[in-house]
Amino acid sequence: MRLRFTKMHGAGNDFVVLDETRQRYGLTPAQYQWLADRHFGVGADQILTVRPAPTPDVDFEYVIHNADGGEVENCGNGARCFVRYVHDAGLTHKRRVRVATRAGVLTLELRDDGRVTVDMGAPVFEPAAVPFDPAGLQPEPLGDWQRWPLPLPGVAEAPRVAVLSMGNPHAVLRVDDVEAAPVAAWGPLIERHARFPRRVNAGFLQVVDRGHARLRVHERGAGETLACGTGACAAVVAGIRLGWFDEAVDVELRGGRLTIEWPRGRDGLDAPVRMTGPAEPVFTGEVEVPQDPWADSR
Ligand SMILES: N[C@H](CCC[C@H](N)C(=O)O)C(=O)O
Repeated sequence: MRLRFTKMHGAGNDFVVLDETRQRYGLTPAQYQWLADRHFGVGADQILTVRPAPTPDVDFEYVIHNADGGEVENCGNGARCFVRYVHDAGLTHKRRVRVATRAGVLTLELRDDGRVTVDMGAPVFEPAAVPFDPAGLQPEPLGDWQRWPLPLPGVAEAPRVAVLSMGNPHAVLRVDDVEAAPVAAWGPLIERHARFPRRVNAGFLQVVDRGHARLRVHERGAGETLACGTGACAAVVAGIRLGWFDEAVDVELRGGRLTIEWPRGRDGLDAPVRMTGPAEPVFTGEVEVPQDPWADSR
């Protein structure tokens, strides 16, 4: 099937954007995986799909697939690219757009300075809702929250993780230096840990001061990316609750900087998280997607 796409990135987290506002392509997980493949396909961390609004209270549906072909609930960097795309493609003239995702409704706003602010909704802390199974683990209280020891095979001292959802699941651990953090070794072990039945995104957080952080994320279904928007939100929310941050934090990731705000002091734990950052188109193209992409490799 021949289809047009737009390549974009948000702080180095890169995407293939598909426009299904006029027709559905009906792609299979294998075809999403092929599109994301950096050798056999176009190459991306996630595939973002624009669809017409499913209900009158939103402007579009926003669908996300990871590089492994699996559909997921949310993607923060992708949300910023989504509104840049629909605006540049003339699909809307609005600068503030509401989109329906599997995790709920996001409000995306194009700013005059070219960056995008997203209302990411409120974090979710109930372990079962993440989903996370804490059975038999003893939580370590910290600040007005807690961390969980997460035993990893071959790792003597279990890292302690903060567990929460931004619509998608996150486990955040604090490290002294992100550049020296065991992201390659521990990221996959955490991502596929038995305690996370739907797997999890693993964030490695360095606290620089109460308004600055550095972060690397091993993403579920994509591996380490240059930036993770929901991961930055999860890390800042965790850090605020654990007593490390004030309510606005600049997060340095390998691919760029995001600003995350969570006014929990004013609005409590249900306060929405606001994320601001870049959204850049790179190129548009056409590609012939094989019907059965991996037939020759079986
Ligand atoms: N890997 C994530 C989806 C993409 C999130 C990330 N790219 C972002 O910017 O939030 C998951 O499986 O939940």
